[in-house]
Amino acid sequence: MDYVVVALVMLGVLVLGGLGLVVPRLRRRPPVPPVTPSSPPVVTERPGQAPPVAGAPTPVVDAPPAAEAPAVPAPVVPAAPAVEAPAVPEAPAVERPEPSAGRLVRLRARLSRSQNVFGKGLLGLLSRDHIDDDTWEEIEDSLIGADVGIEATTAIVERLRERTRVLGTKTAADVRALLAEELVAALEPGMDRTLRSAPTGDTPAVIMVVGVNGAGKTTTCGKIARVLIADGRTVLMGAADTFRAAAAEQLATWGSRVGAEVVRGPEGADPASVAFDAVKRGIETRVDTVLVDTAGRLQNKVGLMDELGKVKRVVEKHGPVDETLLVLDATTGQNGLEQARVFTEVVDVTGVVLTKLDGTAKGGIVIAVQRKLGIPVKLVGLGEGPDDLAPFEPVQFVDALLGTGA
Ligand SMILES: Nc1nc2c(ncn2[C@@H]2O[C@H](COP(=O)(O)OP(=O)(O)OP(=O)(O)O)[C@@H](O)[C@H]2O)c(=O)[nH]1
Repeated sequence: MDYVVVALVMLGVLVLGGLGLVVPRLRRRPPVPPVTPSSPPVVTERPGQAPPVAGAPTPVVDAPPAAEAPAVPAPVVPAAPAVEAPAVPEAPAVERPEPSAGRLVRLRARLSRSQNVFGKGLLGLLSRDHIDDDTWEEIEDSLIGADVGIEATTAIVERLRERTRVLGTKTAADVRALLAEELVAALEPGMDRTLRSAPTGDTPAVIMVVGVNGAGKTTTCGKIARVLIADGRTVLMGAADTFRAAAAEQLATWGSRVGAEVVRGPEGADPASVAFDAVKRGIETRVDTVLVDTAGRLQNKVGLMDELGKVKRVVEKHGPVDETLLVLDATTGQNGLEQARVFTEVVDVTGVVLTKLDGTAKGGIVIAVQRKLGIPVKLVGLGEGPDDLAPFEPVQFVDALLGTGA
């Protein structure tokens, strides 16, 4: 029993002695610095992340990973000197494209090369005092040389011969009027050239742009967006040319200049899926018109032509495509007609955009295209500038070709 008492006393002494040692230590611990709400955040760097640059805009602060409380209290980071936020560059102002009305008249001088054939050449020949068979042949050659096409040329010359005979004596003004009438008639002024760009209810109109490589599709898409915006429509563009990386970039630039959204996919993405997403987005954002740019393709590449048909079918899951525009390079002349024919078989082309008319003396291709395809030319490209695209209008076009009139 005595032993038990002695053991208990010793245990008590030991416990009290231990406490005496621990308590002073606890008291010696430095106080934890208070965390004030104004403390700057701790910026953690990700591996490979560049350290913040002094004076650079405030970096995005990564949330520190949820870790165990550090054994050592976090060091107090000295408050960063107040750095003036650098001036944010102003967003580029959205341009106001010029209205489409009157563009053909404004751009008439761009047809100068064709004007040499039609205006100076043909009018000169027809104004001769006496038009013999040789002169008629020269007239025919000029028209064929200007890509009017043999059929149309024969028809135009026959009518001109007939009418000049009936007219007898003729002034330069009479000759000009006759030629103008025949050219306008050959351009089939009764064709419907309106661009179907108006939404149906809440569904935007869908315009697909197709054609061979380098014809000017992407440029034309951008220019059409400007025409539509100038005329009061809202527009979204789909960059379904996923072959050429620069095409999506190009379209994005066109879009940003006029505040039009551009839907694009990764390089090499399925063009049909990008086109589908673009129309879906257009429906969600309730724009008036969705323009779909497609990759250039050669008409003799069966796989690529099939793909174009697929793009159209997939887009049509949202509703019908309102307009399929074939972009043709006017400088390719009669070759372009064969390309055009194949495209019409695959995608039911509803209108033609004839680009680069400023770079050719063969403005007569407009007549040949319409006659051969039975499809109206709706727009013409007359330069590389953003507003160098004009709605096609036969009377104004002929006036411009002949280099006279308004
Ligand atoms: N002079 C002139 N150049 C034009 C006209 N339209 C387009 N271009 C030029 O033609 C070139 C080709 O245009 P793009 O729009 O890139 O052609 P694309 O059909 O999209 O080309 P791919 O995607 O390779 O098939 C560019 O340099 C354009 O500026 C026009 O009406 N006149």
